[in-house]
Amino acid sequence: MKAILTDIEGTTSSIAFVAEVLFPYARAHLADYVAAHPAETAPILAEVAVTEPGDPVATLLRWIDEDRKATPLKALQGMIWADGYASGAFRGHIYPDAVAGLQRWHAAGIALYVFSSGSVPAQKLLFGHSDAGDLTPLFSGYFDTTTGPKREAASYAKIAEAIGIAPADVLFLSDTPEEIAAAHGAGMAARLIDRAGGAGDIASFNDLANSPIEA
Ligand SMILES: CSCCC(=O)C(=O)COP(=O)(O)O
Ligand SMILES: [Mg+2]
Repeated sequence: MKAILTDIEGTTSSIAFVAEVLFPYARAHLADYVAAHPAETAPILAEVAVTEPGDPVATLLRWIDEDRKATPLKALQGMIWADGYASGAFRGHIYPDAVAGLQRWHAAGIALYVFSSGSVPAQKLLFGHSDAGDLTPLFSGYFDTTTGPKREAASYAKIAEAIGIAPADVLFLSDTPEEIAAAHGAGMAARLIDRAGGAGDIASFNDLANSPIEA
């Protein structure tokens, strides 16, 4: 493998951190943030209004409750979370085995990339203000849904092309079977992670330690 492409929520980081810390923070501050940053948020609100007529702020709040992976919502959440990280309201949760695995692969010369529904700025914030400190030097690049939906093979083909590495030399890690199937569809290797130890290929990044994947 020349590169590892990783999902965030449910893979490097807990679902509970996203659902119980990040989403409530965005929900609580969304209306005030929009009011305080009209120029910055106007294009996002306009995009939301095209998708669903009505009050875009109300739509965005409902999308948070529905865990919609909508690109404009993810862009706005990233802007709001910047304040939370800056004030120390929270730090990005990363599983210790994910930190160790990322550090080990980086040291071994394997290029590391992120593909998450969270916006690229939100990804950089999470890894830059993580429990384990600033992990951004480990990563060679970041991708979000502006590249394409995570459940479509074409998105993974685009990422492989963008990083200049053949899909067969890229290993994708995710907790979502549909994303694993899409990565396979583009010719990538992929492993389903189930941190509850259920039906996944692996339960933590440690399970890849002695795998031929690292050869
Ligand atoms: C980039 S941190 C925020 C996580 C988030 O909003 C999200 O939707 C995560 O989805 P993922 O594709 O990483 O499972
Ligand atoms: Mg995920």
